[in-house]
Amino acid sequence: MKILVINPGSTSTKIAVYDMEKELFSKSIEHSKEELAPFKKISDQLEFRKETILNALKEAGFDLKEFACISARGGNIHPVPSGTYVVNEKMVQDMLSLKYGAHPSNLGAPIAYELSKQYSIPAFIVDPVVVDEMEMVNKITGLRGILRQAKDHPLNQKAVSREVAKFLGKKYEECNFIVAHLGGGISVAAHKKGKIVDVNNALNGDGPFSPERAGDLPNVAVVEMCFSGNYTKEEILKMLAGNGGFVSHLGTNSLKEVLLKIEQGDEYAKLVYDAMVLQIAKWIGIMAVVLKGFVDGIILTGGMAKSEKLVSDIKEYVGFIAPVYTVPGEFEMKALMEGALRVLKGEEEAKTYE
Ligand SMILES: Nc1ncnc2c1ncn2[C@@H]1O[C@H](COP(=O)(O)OP(=O)(O)O)[C@@H](O)[C@H]1O
Ligand SMILES: CCCC(=O)OP(=O)(O)O
Repeated sequence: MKILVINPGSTSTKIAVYDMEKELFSKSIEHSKEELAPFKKISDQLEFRKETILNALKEAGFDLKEFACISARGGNIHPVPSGTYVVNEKMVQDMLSLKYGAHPSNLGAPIAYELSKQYSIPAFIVDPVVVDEMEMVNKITGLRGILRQAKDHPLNQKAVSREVAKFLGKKYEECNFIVAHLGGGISVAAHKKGKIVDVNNALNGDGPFSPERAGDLPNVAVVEMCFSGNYTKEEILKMLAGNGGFVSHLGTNSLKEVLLKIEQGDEYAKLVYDAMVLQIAKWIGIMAVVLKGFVDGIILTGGMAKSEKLVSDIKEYVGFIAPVYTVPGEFEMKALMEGALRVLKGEEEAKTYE
């Protein structure tokens, strides 16, 4: 039983094929800032991402008729509990409308839906970016009517937590972890006994700046910028997510390129990199407080955790809190396969998005 897994991220499109649990194929195609620049809105990337996936499958010799189902990374819909969801029309409309937020993961379900109709196979999403397990006390801000919101990498956050729990000989539900997912976006979360009780909004809220997100900003300065008359709302939103972080300072979304600049003696690149490291570490500190210091481990994961330098620089700040475990890259593809397989095997009932 073959499962096609697709995962459009901010700096890459990842594709994998499984035969039950066995991985037959996987490919990650990185997208440069220049390649994505012509697309004004995330939804404009639909055909480009779909073609990227279809070409990769064709090159690898797969025929879409072979697949029993498609499992896609789920993007911005309204907040939902953790689980596997059947892709339906309402979900696709909400993702493409961008009304709950704009991120390439919004394209996973629409692409899967098109292919599922064409080939008469089911399509699922698993633990979309809006999974909400946050405790209310962590959502309250200093302004009535504005709540903090979970928008992060729950799929990988939970998958790597399960792996580290297994390594420690425990169940995920018995552990307290701080997980920092270091990708195109960065999420830092407190996992308390199997629930993400606090996490930054990695897309357009708070948190460290990332390769392409602005993260925490002084709010009056942002208000001044909004009312300066120099920018449209779309331009400002793009500055916060897409053209923020490394892209704003250094014109690239690639940590690899930033590290190269530093090696070549670029002092400004070093300053920006050092600032990102410190912001990640500060957020790990915040989550240690949320867990009242009861932390079984700090887990560093995501594409940027492949950099030994980044991992060791973060460790220098946070090593005193708890043991640091590194899970470079992500388990998102495996988690997407597992979520779909649980449903196909009848071990779990797929939820319906209303
Ligand atoms: N081996 C590596 N060393 C340093 N940085 C890396 C490495 N591999 C990927 N990265 C960086 O990780 C970031 C992308 O992470 P990833 O988790 O793949 O992103 P996303 O899924 O959000 O598109 C990019 O900035 C990329 O340069
Ligand atoms: C929508 C938040 C998740 C996120 O930031 O994912 P990427 O790192 O893939 O951009």
